[in-house]
Amino acid sequence: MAKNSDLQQLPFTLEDPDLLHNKSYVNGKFIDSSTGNRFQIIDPGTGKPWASCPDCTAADVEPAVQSAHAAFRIYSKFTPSRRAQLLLKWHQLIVAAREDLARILVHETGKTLAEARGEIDYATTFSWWFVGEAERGVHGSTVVSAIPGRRGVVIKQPIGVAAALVPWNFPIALVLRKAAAALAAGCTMVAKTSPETPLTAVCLAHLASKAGFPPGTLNVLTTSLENTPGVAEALCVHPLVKKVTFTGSTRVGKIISGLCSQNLKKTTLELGGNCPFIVFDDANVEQALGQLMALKWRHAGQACITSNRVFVQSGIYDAFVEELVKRSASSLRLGHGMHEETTLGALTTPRGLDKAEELYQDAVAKGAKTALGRGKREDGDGYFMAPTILTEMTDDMAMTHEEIFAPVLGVYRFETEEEVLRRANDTPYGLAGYVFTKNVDRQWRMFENLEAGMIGLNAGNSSAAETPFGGIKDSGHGKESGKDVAINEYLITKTGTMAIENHY
Ligand SMILES: O=CCCC(=O)O
Repeated sequence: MAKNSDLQQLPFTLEDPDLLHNKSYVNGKFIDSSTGNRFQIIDPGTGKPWASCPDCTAADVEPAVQSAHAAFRIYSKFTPSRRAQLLLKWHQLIVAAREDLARILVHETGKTLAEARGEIDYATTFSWWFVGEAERGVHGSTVVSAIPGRRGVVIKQPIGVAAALVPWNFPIALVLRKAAAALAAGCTMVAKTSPETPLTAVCLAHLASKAGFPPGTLNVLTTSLENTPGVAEALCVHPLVKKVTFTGSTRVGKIISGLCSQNLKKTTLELGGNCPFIVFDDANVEQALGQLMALKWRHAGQACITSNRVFVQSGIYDAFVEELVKRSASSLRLGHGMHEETTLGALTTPRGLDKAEELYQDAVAKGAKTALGRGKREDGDGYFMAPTILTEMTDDMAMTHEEIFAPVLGVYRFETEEEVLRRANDTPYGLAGYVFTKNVDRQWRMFENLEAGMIGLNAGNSSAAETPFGGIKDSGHGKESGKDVAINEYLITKTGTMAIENHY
């Protein structure tokens, strides 16, 4: 199906213009929505539309799920080795399209070109990882029974059609983290994209077809903010969908969980975070600062594992804040992601800006001091906020309890290990936490007692394809990467019991 004309005057160039299609993708074909309606894609760096996509509704879910179901009958029978080869080919095509994908990504998310390239490099660690998992993560086991003459045989089988509800902050990495795991397991998938970032997901599905996956193995439904709840609900309650994976807010995660529970559907939920970043007096301050700069300012603070609360022990508090402000002021240059000198891009949505402004005002009203920035949307085009650092933060402020998701950073003072552990855990969330100390005993104590699914010990980033990614408490359940665990989310376990006649 021909592209719609809005791709004829792109604000950037592509090495391979065939990569980008402003359609949904079902059963190996580019499609429009059943209503014919479309919605606009806004460049967060200008605040202006630059493309549009089909606005799918709940009515478009049925053909997409049927196509994934038909593909499942074929694809689930492929040998693990054949699945691994297809995944490898897909991985190679994505790597080859890196530069084009990065440019599209900048215009969907507002992140910088360097960050967009970094996201693709990160994303392809998942496609690479699941090439290996396709062959080695699906094995079962045999068991010697307690009953004489009996043996148990445990096999793993793909669960069926999976639905992925994906966020806008890392739309390539998180589609790939979910889809590569599902495809490695032998499942097929229908992905519903975020309204802000549909195009990169369609590129990935198109490349999957080019790699040789059967039509219907990976389908992508694009939809507007308005129609998102309807499409998501139709996927969650569809009887042929056996598994739902969602990344997004805790509020929506609980709705998804409720819908899926109606049919006892298996879920993986990667939800919000309120991650503490704790720096003790005995830390290597240089190391802590470097890691904090990379973690907090990554994609303008719009990552679920970013540090939401920075706790610094009182002995180094003033010096730490001074250096943090100095480095942030000198190294962060706000601007459109495509400009070479930009190191801090736009926020992806105006909703994010509004919320950040509210959180900033609440903190200042309750006594926080502004050490950098002004916690306010910048004048002019695009969704920009200059990096903002607040000090003398206290636990009664809204920023202490809510996910910030913006380039606003609050620094809290603490005195003792016991105190900071209590305050760090005083949140319903449990996604990640970070601890900086040279005391190995303290590292262990903090590792074991911090209530979160991922802990950085003198390290500020805990996401890697080879280790399990996921939270506890209100940050959700299930794991999205790592050995055996992530692929298991898309497998069922079946037990066979054999009685051996004339056993001796
Ligand atoms: O925002 C959530 C995902 C971030 C990551 O994978 O590092």
